[in-house]
Amino acid sequence: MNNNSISIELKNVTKNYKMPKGEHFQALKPLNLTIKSGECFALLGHNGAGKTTIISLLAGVNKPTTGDVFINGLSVTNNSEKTKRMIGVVQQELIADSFFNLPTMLSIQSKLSGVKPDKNWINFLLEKLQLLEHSKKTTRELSGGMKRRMMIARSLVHKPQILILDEPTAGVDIQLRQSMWKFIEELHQNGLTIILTTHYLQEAEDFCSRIAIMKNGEIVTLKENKELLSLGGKHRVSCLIEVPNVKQWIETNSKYLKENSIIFESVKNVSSSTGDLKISINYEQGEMSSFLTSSRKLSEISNKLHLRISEIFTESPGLEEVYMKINDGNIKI
Ligand SMILES: Nc1ncnc2c1ncn2[C@@H]1O[C@H](COP(=O)(O)OP(=O)(O)OP(=O)(O)O)[C@@H](O)[C@H]1O
Repeated sequence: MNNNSISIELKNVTKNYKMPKGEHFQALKPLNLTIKSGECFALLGHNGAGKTTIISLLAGVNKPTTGDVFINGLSVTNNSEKTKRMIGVVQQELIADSFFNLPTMLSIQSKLSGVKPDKNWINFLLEKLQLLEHSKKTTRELSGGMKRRMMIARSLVHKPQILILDEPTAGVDIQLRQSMWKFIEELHQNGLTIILTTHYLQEAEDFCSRIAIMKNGEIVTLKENKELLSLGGKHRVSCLIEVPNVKQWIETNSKYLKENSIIFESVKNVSSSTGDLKISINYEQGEMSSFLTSSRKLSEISNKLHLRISEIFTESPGLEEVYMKINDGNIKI
């Protein structure tokens, strides 16, 4: 697999949906996007941001209103049969429309995708997705989490070069979610290009090298994973403190805390034994001396203010924090 070749390209794409009274709703504003072969790319955004609309254009299910989508250089509009074979899509909605058992359903799906069924590959998929023991069940007899895994097997049965995962782990328990990701990661290591939409931001943070955030039909941020995370701010050493009246305490001490570069916030939903005020100091990640200096300062200040520290810990800004800040307009991009 050539890692520099372009796998997916959206050129000046817009998408309008026709509404019942004849008016149009613009679900995608003019959009340009390229995704390279072998990339694992995350498409994030609030409900209704336009993620599934993009996927439906890539899959050739919908046509763009303007512009065009290219898969491995082929226009989806003009070559939808060919481009469909290059893509596997795990849709958001659970589909279980078959009375056939899993291997039979996968063989049929293979033929529908224009590929001769490969029994070894089908067995391999069932084994990797922990479905082998459920082989005799029809898709209707599967649980929600099993159906989700069955849909992954179905999307891969024709050995596509691109896998599109539209919220693939919704309803899957933590243990199976981890083994599912282990398998997807294995496929990715073997060159599969992956596009992921998910509301579990940790998955995007852990697996994707580039992340796009959508808002109202537009990509508002598109960055390398690390670069995006760095927007969240510095690493912090923090402690939780028990104070009887947080609001009043902050009012009394905020001047002193600000002068000493202490970040402070009231913490909700913690039990009274762990306190309800959090104070933190930034430190440079990877620099032990900076961490020690900040920790020492935090202890000194809590001694000075006669505070009883109940817990001390480090915090690093995760994707969830960055995402919330971008959405709330607290990070300017
Ligand atoms: N067939 C349709 N007809 C009319 N409007 C549609 C249609 N499909 C989607 N929309 C609208 O387009 C916008 C984008 O929807 P889309 O499904 O792409 O969002 P999404 O980012 O995938 O959301 P979610 O996270 O909820 O899945 C929404 O306002 C939605 O109501």
